[in-house]
Amino acid sequence: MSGTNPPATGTLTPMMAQYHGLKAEAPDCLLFYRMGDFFELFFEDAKIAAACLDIALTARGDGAPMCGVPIHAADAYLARLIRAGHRVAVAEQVETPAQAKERGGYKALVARKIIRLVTAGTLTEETLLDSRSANWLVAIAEQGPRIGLAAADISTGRFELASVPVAALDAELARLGPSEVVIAEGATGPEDAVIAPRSTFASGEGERLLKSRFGVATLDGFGSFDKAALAAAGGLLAYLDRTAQGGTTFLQPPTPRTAEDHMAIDAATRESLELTRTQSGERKGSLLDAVDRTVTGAGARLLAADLSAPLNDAVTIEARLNLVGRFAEDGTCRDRLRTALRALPDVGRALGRLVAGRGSPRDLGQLRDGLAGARDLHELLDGLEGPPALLLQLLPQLRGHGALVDRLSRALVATPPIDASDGGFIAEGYDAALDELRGLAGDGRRAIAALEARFREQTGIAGLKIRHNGVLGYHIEVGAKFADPLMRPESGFTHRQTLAGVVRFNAPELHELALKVSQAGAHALAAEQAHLEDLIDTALGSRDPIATTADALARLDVAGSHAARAIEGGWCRPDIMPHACFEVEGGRHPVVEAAVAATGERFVANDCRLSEDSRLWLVTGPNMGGKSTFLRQNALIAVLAQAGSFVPATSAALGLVDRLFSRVGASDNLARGRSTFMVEMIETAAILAQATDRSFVILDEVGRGTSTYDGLAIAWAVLEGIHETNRCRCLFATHYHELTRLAEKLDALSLHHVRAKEWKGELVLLHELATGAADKSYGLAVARLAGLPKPVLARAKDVLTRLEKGRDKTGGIAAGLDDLPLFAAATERDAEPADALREALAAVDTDALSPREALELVYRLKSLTQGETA
Ligand SMILES: Nc1ncnc2c1ncn2[C@@H]1O[C@H](COP(=O)(O)OP(=O)(O)OP(=O)(O)O)[C@@H](O)[C@H]1O
Repeated sequence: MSGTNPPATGTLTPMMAQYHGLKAEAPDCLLFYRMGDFFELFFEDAKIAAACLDIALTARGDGAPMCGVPIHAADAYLARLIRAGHRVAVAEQVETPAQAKERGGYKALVARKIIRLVTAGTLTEETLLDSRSANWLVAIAEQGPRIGLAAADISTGRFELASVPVAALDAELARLGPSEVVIAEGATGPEDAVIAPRSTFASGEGERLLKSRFGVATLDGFGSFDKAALAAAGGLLAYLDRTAQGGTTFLQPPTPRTAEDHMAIDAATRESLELTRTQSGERKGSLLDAVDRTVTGAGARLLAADLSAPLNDAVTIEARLNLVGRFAEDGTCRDRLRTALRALPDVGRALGRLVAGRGSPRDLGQLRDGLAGARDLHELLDGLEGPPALLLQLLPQLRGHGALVDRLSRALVATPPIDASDGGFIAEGYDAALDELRGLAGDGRRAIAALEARFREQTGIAGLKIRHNGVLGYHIEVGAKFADPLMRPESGFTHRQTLAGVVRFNAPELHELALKVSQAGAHALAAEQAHLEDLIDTALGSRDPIATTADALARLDVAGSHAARAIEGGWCRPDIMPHACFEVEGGRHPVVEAAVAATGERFVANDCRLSEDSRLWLVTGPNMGGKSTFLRQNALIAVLAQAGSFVPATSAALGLVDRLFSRVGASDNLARGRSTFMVEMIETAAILAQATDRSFVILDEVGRGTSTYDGLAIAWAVLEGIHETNRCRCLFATHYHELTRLAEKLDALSLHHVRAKEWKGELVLLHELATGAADKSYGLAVARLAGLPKPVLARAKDVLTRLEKGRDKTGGIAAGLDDLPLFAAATERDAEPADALREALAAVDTDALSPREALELVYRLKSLTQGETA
């Protein structure tokens, strides 16, 4: 974050006094102070910016460090500062030097004001945003056991309000991947969160701000929001107001988000499955990247949101699948849809810029083209036979902007510029008065050209030219050696400027014509600006329906993308089943399949059949055999299906998954740089506490991060717990062969292995799943494959032979486990004492206890536990 500037000492120049005043308004931001064609930074800010932007650090006359960025390139520099984690306050000149003089005399300082705080979560500029990713700003409010989350992407107006238990906060943040998080002073949140005044995180204030912003007397029409969600909304809206400094920001009415609507995926599972980013933070290599065939930025953003929050409601999933199915069947329609979408501008983001007051004529042009394109798409899709329900719901949302499109089409030139200041964006024929002004300016310019010819003839100077620049306006220019005759008073020319080689003059006739041209030009420009404002106002009048159209286009793009991906990869439509089954035939891992294909190999498809009486698959087999790949591909298939996509398999019948968990044994996770075994156990504990009989769990070598005996014992108990208590669908990969004994005890557990064989002394990994346990572990064969030196391999073989002999004699490390009592009996035995305690506690009326009674209670509880252990 920005450093603090030195306190103002001594007598300050008026400019420095103004600078410090502005800096004090935004002490946590770098201050961009507008001076002419530059934004200047001073003091500590200058040092930070110069280092971050790699630009020269200079000093003012008084020695204060300074650096500057030119206005025309400011966006690029802003982007780099924001990416580096800074926030920037932009102080603009809010009057011209002429106005300042008029106001305060000759020495008056131009007034400046902070017009905006530029922060990572409040960007709208195309150049500062990734067109294929949403840009979330999230405010978090704590209200007792609940956490309120208000999430806004002001570049498109999306706005969600949620309330979740404290424990689900990390999962929600991982789902959104916010660019910026705002919390109240003293509250807990991510390390780099922005701190805002606690008073803004109040539910009453949040409710009031929401009502006034959306002009409603009650929020009931949007859904129901609890105090936590409203408090978060309060914090968010106050922060948006502060960053916009009185300007507007685009928010659509809030949508309530409840955890139950979506498959719960915690942060660790998301990271492990690499849904939208790989563990090293790249998009490439993620599930999203392997699936994404969208052709618009808005489609890519929606797809990322869908994959981050798969649905939990069969009706909506089926609706999405039906649409995908329709486009998958009809290649012509799919191609036409995608070709049409590809040509469309990003309507949602153009609208966001217009609402934020940073819209340009080009953004209006994008609305025109996007909305007209939506209307054409309506025509294309309206005639489809047997349209799916979701299409019927989307179709009307593509229309309804006829008047606006017609008006924009008449008003704007074909490709309007981003910069409005030079005019030229209003089309001819839209406004007769404007055309006339332009005609006058054009006539004037033609008259000036004629005047140039006349002056040449009159003076006999063939090289005489009439030129124009910002300082002198129109003037006559001749080579220095021809200047003398024009210098004479009777020549009719007035000397303006002598430069090396040329001399410049004015003439009354030219002055008169120039005045006409500039007046007509200025009037024309003013007329264009007035039209621009008017057109923007008109467009913003239908901001919500425009946003709805943009969303409908994105939904069509996502459906088209899923259809295209399915055709490309031979994917199938999943059947959503009412019971907790998971039957996948010929399943594949979309990311590994692509990687394997790139090396010229073939990916081996595998089946997975989990059902009520075979819920838990224990997968063994050699290292590199494909166990992890198999586990993950099935988790990804569940995500894809519930997001409304076809899946990489030949057939799939899936019962909805309410919670998805993926955990990988500690040594695979070294990159995370945490105490890995501890993390593994914390995460495993979370699964045992949360997985239900509708959940899907993959556990990859859990337990291997500690000593063999401890690891085996933990893995054993976890498997039993999952089988007996959680009763979820689960795939469990392990190298502990001893665990295969559990198949005899646990009826819903079955054994599977990835096949391998040794051929001519070499290990061949078949990557094919088969029933039963692996016959041996092939660890040494894999080591040989990896190039371990021969003497080491030979020695390892000796050691192994001895170990195996010892095991055969003693019955192995798992000897004795056969006599272990059943899990249920064991947990019952352990549960009893806890129940006695619980009963005693339940009988207590907390409010009625005196301090003495409370102390006695503690003694009683303590004695209860001692009684048990005695
Ligand atoms: N079904 C498959 N078809 C083709 N190649 C595969 C398949 N599954 C895995 N592979 C290849 O094998 C490599 C190792 O796979 P994976 O990591 O799943 O093995 P593993 O059994 O989990 O290994 P370890 O026990 O060492 O963790 C993959 O990177 C991929 O190249």
